[in-house]
Amino acid sequence: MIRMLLRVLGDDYAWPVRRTMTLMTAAAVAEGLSYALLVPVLRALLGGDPAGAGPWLTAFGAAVALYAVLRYASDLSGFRIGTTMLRGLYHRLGEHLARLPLGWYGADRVGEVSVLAGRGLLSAMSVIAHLLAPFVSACVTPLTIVAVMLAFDWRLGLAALAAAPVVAAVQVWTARSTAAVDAERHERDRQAAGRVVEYLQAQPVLRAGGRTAERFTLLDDALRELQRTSRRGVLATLPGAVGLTLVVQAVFTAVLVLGARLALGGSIGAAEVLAVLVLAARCADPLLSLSDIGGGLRAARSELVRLDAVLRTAPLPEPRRPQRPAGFGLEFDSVTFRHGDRTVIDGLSLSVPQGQRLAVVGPSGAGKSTLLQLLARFHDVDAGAVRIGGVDVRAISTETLMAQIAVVFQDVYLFDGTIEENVRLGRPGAGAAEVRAAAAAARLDEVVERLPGGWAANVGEGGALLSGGERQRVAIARALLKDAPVVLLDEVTSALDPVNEAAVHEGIERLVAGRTVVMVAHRMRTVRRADRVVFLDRGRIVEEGGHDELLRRGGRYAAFWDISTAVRMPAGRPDGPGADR
Ligand SMILES: Nc1ncnc2c1ncn2[C@@H]1O[C@H](COP(=O)(O)OP(=O)(O)OP(=O)(O)O)[C@@H](O)[C@H]1O
Repeated sequence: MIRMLLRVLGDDYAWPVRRTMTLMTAAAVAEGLSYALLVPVLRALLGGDPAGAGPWLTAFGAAVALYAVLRYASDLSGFRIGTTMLRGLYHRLGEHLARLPLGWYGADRVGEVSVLAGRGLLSAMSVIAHLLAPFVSACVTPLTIVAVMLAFDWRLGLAALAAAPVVAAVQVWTARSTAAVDAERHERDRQAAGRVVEYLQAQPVLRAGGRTAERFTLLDDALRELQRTSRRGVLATLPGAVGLTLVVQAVFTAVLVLGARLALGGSIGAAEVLAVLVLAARCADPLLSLSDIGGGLRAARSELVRLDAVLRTAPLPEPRRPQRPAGFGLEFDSVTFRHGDRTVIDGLSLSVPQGQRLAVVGPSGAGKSTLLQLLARFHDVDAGAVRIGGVDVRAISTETLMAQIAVVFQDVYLFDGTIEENVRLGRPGAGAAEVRAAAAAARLDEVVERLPGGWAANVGEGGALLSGGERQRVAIARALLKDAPVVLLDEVTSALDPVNEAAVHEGIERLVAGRTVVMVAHRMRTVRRADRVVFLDRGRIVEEGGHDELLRRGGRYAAFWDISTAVRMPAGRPDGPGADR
């Protein structure tokens, strides 16, 4: 656990954590010693030698004072590390997440990372700040007392020591018997949280379809399962807690009986028996608290395992000697890329000379978006190479690579700020006039005029106050402001209203002018402006050439547009988006 904690925390915290643990152990030993010194104090006082108790009382006072100082220092150190560690861990996790391949960020990651960033980090902190000190104290203090009892009378010491392996065995057994329920509870927790989010987000669909009650039943079932698993979790820890209490009580009774027998036999005096019983009672309390602390540590451990797994996910390697691309032509050289067992791009080769536009067309799932992602190095290829300006993208530093590429993907995320702030993300150092010019070129000024508050208006979380087409315009403005030589464009699939359609097209035309462009195209109007078209299916190029040439060929590409046009253009409406053929 400590090893995992140190790995999660990173090297910066290794020394402070070790120092805190040393302080905690020293405090626990001092606590045990202070209890142990009660034996000679009581023996002197009850044995009719009050004067002889003086030095022992002084030693007892010194041990208590030492314990107080060490405990204060270890608590303070634990608390300080806990709080600075929380900040440090946020940074570490943040920096690590920023270096992970963008392809790592699937849909289910958002929930996982947000739970980790909240509950996971707090759990890691609680180990140091709250759980470790009582745990060390519960283990070390009784052992110190037992060591003193051994020195005092080996028979009593051995009787008390007999508890150690049994207590350890009960702890291990409890941990094992609750592990499966703990894992199940985490899974149920995740499912229930997912159902809650789904139920809330899907309200419009559910109400429109009259399915609210049906989905609520699913949510209710998930919550009930969570409740059942939680109850099973509590029941699973119960035998351990009861077992621990029984063991501690049994050993206490054994020490009491043995002490009484030894006193009756005249081996030790009544004062010593009393002192030993005081010590045994002092052992019992921390031992009994072990079941609570153990539960807390187990819960923290499962969060740490998940945090550790994320932190151990390897970022894409950065080149040792980064190269700069010699131009902006693009090349896929026998590229194969897999998602798990599935080959998404299959030995694909193609090139886009600098300044040219390539349109990628194909059925859903053909691998079109993946091609764009490989160019921006969201993932590394499994075989072959992706090159920009003749240089493998793996040999270009992330910073340089990202500076060469502007992306306009379908999912545009807007931050809760003004349009100006959102556009500025394209080039944070840009002046206000440049930002406004990019916004105007993407026809965002029309959107701003509509917003109450104009340029100062917030667009809402995720850009909720803007329509899909308007958000796309913000992405285009960002890309225009970035002014990168390579543009990767994933055209929106959904139909836009005529005003947005025209505005987005105008913006895209401005954006792609004079640059090397790869665009996943869903509208024929976009494809016609490309220099070359590739038709992709199952990660392979099935056809390639000019738009008109491919249509004349009457192959897969022509058939694809025939179907798309028929679907998009309802009867009697010859002006559908695909109708400009
Ligand atoms: N993170 C992922 N894990 C596993 N498989 C994935 C992942 N992302 C994409 N895929 C799979 O890879 C294949 C290619 O996906 P891609 O998004 O490139 O297709 P596409 O041609 O762009 O499709 P669409 O036009 O529907 O967006 C699909 O079958 C998809 O299911």
